[in-house]
Amino acid sequence: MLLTLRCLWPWLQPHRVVLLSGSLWILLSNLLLLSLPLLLRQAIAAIEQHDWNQVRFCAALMVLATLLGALSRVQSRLQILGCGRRVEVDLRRQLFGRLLDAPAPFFDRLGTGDLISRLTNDLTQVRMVAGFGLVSLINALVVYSLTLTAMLWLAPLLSLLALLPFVLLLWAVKRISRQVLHYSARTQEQLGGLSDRVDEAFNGQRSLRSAGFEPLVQRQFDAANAAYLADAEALARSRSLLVPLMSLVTPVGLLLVLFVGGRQVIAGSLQLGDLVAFNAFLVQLAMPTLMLGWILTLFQRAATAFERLDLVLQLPAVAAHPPAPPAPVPPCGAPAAEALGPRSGPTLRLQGLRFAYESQRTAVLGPLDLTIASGQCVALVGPVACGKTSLLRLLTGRYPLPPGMLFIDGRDIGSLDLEDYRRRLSVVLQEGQLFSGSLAQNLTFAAPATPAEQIDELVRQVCLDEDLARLPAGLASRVGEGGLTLSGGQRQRVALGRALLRRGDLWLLDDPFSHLDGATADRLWRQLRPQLAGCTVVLALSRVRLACQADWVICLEQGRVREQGTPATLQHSGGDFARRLRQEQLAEELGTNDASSLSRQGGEVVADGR
Ligand SMILES: Nc1ncnc2c1ncn2[C@@H]1O[C@H](COP(=O)(O)OP(=O)(O)OP(=O)(O)O)[C@@H](O)[C@H]1O
Repeated sequence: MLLTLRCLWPWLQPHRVVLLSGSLWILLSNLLLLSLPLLLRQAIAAIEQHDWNQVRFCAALMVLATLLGALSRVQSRLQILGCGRRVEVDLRRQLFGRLLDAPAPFFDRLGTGDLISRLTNDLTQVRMVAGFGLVSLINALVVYSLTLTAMLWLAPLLSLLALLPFVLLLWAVKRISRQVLHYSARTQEQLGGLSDRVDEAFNGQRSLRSAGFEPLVQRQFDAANAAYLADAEALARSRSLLVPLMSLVTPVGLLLVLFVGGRQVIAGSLQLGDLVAFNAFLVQLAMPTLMLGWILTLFQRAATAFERLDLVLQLPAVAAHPPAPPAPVPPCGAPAAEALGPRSGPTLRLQGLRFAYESQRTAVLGPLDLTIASGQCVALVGPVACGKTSLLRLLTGRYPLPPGMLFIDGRDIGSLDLEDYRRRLSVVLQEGQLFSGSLAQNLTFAAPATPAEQIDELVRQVCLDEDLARLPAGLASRVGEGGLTLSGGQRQRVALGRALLRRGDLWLLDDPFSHLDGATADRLWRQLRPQLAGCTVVLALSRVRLACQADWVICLEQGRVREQGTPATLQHSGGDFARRLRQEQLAEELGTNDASSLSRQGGEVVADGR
């Protein structure tokens, strides 16, 4: 419990005034409720003295105290539960911010579903503890301290007797709570794993269905679900012991009090009114004691939740940068590239660069020694998995690198303000990831104020004009989650248009034409090139023909440079680039889209099975 409070305190601190005021209302409501047994005691004494007026007076005061107590209880709940909600909002904001800025290896380690589970299930646990949990805890503390003081003042010996079952209870609770903590952690982990599976299945549902993998995925999901159920049942068993145990304590105490106190009243050493008041105090302890079991499990689950959230909260804090200014919008009608003046992309220098993913032992890149000059357009080509994407990822600065390996304009990438650096980037990924919203919103993501004429121009530049005419609502068409309703090629072109409006001067393009037919890819690249004048461009390509329009070509193999040069030199060098180019040309002549279906025999390129 202390651990949870320690984790919670930094989040509660900004709301401490509301919290204090809520606690004062709790104190007031309990003081009013505490007056009830004392008034009852007075009323019984008045009955014994046949003083009916005094009885009526006490009854009226009891009604008043109950009403005021209820009102102050409502007030305390409103304030502290509101505080819980505010803590939840603050935490969610921080978590989201840290995730947005998290380095890429973090996402390699954790699945999306697991992260979503942390931001939903675990956050809910924290909200529960910061709201209801805190109200109940403060209430229990206040009730215990006030009521016990009153009981000790009224009848010290009886109090000790009545408290005897509580000592046994504490011992039992300690044992049970260890189990609760253990199973809480396991169920929360399992829930994260289940969310991961759901996320994967939904994201990949089209491939799953077309490959007929549903039964297999269902079986895997059932197994994970069954494991979760087993732990959840074990958790429920442990928790179910707590409440009955708590509910036994007060009746046992009452029995002891009745047995010993009753004899004292008969012997004349205790007033009847004192015994009745004492019992009323003991009854007042029943509810907080019952709640104590629930509070304990709540705090334990929150401790696990905090541990899971900490993984995200421990990520480096996002620097308090001013919000990025929206991309400048050229005057209407002016071609985007010229209207805003020339751009000068950075010079990139790779010096003995080596890189391995955390999950792999061997390096996927390096050693690489390369210089890409400012304003140069460099094509990266090579067989699948040769490291093209990995190199582009490193250039985005998302993967931390040891110093001395990658320099941007002569400065080590580690010493740059990454926020500033990323503002220079226009990145297009292989799959052209889009955001939910309309096509126009996706195109103008970086510059929402772009005028309509400018958007139309952009649509032409990325060869989307014909597609647009076929879409039901044109630019206003919704693209669905991640661009679900668009084809792969359409997604790639929207992503390119979005990058154009961002106006970065370092372009990192990961095979952005892979889903396009040869003619469209050629036309698009021809139209794009002038727009990128002055920018440094690194373009990974699976279709090598497009590399002929680059300034420089780098052929990678297993993470190293196999050959490099101008396209013209490489075309005539008889090396890997020339061979790939010939394969591709032959595939086109034969009407095959896939150049990999062609193999090399004795220096000649032949088509498989032809
Ligand atoms: N996030 C990752 N975690 C671990 N290994 C990875 C990760 N991404 C890529 N790899 C590995 O790095 C190697 C290079 O992959 P990369 O995606 O850079 O190749 P590529 O040349 O872009 O391939 P393709 O042409 O198929 O897109 C591969 O062996 C791949 O398994």
